[in-house]
Amino acid sequence: MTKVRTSVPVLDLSTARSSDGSFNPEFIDALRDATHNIGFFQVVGYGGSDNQAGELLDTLREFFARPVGERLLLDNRNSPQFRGYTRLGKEVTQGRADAREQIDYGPARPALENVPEDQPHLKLQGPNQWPSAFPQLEEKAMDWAALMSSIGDELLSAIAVSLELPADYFAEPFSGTPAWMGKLVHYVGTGAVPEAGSQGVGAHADYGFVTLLLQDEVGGLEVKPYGQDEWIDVDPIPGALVVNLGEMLEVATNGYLMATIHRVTAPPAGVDRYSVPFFWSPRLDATIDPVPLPEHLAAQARGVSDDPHNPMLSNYGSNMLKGFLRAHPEVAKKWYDR
Ligand SMILES: O=C(O)CCC(=O)C(=O)O
Ligand SMILES: [Fe+2]
Repeated sequence: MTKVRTSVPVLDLSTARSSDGSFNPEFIDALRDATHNIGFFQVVGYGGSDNQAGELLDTLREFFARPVGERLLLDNRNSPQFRGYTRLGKEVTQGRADAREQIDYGPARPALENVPEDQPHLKLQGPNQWPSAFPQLEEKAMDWAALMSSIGDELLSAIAVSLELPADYFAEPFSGTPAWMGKLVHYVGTGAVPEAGSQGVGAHADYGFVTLLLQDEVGGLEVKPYGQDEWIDVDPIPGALVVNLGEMLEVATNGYLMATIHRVTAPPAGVDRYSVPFFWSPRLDATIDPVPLPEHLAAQARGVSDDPHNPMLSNYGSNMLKGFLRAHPEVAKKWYDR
């Protein structure tokens, strides 16, 4: 049993590589400790333009302060891709409403015309819904997604190296049309969604590869590493990214890497919280094969929890669709007959 963790490590991405372009062993060791033992860490030194993170959060504050009627024009029930606006309290986690409203978005591509019945996840490709009255939202959110894609790619390369694999080991499933996903989230204070209680978002694991989350200064994100009963607070660091791993990486490494459970406690009454999770994800049709771990790491793999309520699927698109269907019952019923 490893020791109880009480905080999430902070890694400086600007120190990841040495001047010859290769990854620094110290960085790789710190990354391996974080990904294997906690499944969460924070990243600073990741680049981007001056105050890009701060400006994005300001844009969210401004957008969610505008009349709700503008947001309802973007209702995600009109989108087979689950894109657009989810009303307050309408997303469900662990069977309970979450105290948040949000915009979901992804790469803007034309919807596929003929989706085979046995591959409904291909319906997840399609357009976004953006407010025409507030165009800076699309602009800032898409710029952010471009930055996060490059950081996700860099982190996956480092993760591959930490598993003693070639840096480009995970590149193929991401080539062409990676199906990343972004969210622009507004949490409301406890009591604003009575049925949510103090649940900002209920305990869950993310279903993709790598999540890169920007949170504001309010706090409330908590994580529970494997084998530990104590929850850890992820203390806000201005501008830092909170990084965690998703189920695809846990499955592919037989539990050497962890898709760690996390949740958000709603802010105190009257306080708002804003966050921007970004899920760096492969093509919808990508199937992820077991990763050939070196023996000494394979010996530390913990296996994959076989939860009948949460079957883990090796096809990325199917796993993503599973998550969406569970979180958005009204969209599921309308477009997927579930
Ligand atoms: O808003 C946060 O801090 C975390 C959100 C989250 O875990 C998610 O949307 O998957
Ligand atoms: Fe999450």
